[in-house]
Amino acid sequence: MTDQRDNIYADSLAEPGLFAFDDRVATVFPDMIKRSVPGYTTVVAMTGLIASRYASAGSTLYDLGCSLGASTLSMKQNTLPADCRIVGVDNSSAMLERCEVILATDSHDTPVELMLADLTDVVVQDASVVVLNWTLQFVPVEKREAVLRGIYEGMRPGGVVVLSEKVTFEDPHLDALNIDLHHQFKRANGYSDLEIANKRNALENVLIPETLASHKQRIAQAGFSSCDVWFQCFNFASLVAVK
Ligand SMILES: C[S@@+](CC[C@H](N)C(=O)[O-])C[C@H]1O[C@@H](n2cnc3c(N)ncnc32)[C@H](O)[C@@H]1O
Ligand SMILES: O=C(O)C(=O)C[C@]1(C(=O)O)C=C[C@@H](O)C=C1
Repeated sequence: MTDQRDNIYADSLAEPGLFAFDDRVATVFPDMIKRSVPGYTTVVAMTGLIASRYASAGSTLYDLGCSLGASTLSMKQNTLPADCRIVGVDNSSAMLERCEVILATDSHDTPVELMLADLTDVVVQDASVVVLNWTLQFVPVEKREAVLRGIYEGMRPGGVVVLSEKVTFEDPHLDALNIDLHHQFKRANGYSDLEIANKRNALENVLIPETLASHKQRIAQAGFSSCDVWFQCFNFASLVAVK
């Protein structure tokens, strides 16, 4: 099936800060995210690979901010030890309704439970893998430390967190360069300058990126023993952290 093309920002002037994961966005999401996030397909595929390395028998794998279940499916379709289950969490009902339909078409055995919830309210329990793929960036900055601490508390020793985020750079030249390269990537994927500007406006104060140094510091403070970047393309990076 071909993805429905994202032209949400093609002709309307977006109001600042009004981006939401509503029905309109959920409908075009696979096309939107692939054309907007450099490395999306690679990071999703490697999430399954990393999960299969760290998952332990009888444990739970969490996909926090699962949207349409791309990372959930990637984990489910990799080899996992006996008696694992996956919990996908999202606070958008538009996303979760579609996610359920997509997951129903997959025949791999690992059971998946979907939860319509704010991830800041979710108690992580007996986890070997916790994935936050482009989700923490939408959680208010002041709540992010408690989220990471809660995840740490609910994980088995030796478990892994995969954290993918849009990031900023301390060096103003590098920050401007990476924002520019990201916009060039979007242009190359068929977005117009108006669409790029409109989406940027809509994401203002909704998606709040931080530096890699801030993420690493928060992860270390939460107690994780090892953490580093395993993938980066322009201002999109993915980290692994091990308990
Ligand atoms: C960019 S999408 C994630 C993409 C997805 N992880 C993937 O791999 O395709 C961000 C998702 O996080 C969800 N989200 C944002 N804030 C959330 C929160 N506080 N609690 C739960 N889900 C949240 C949104 O509804 C959206 O579906
Ligand atoms: O389009 C952008 O500029 C983005 O920052 C990409 C991004 C993301 O990182 O989550 C923003 C919102 C949509 O969910 C899809 C992609």
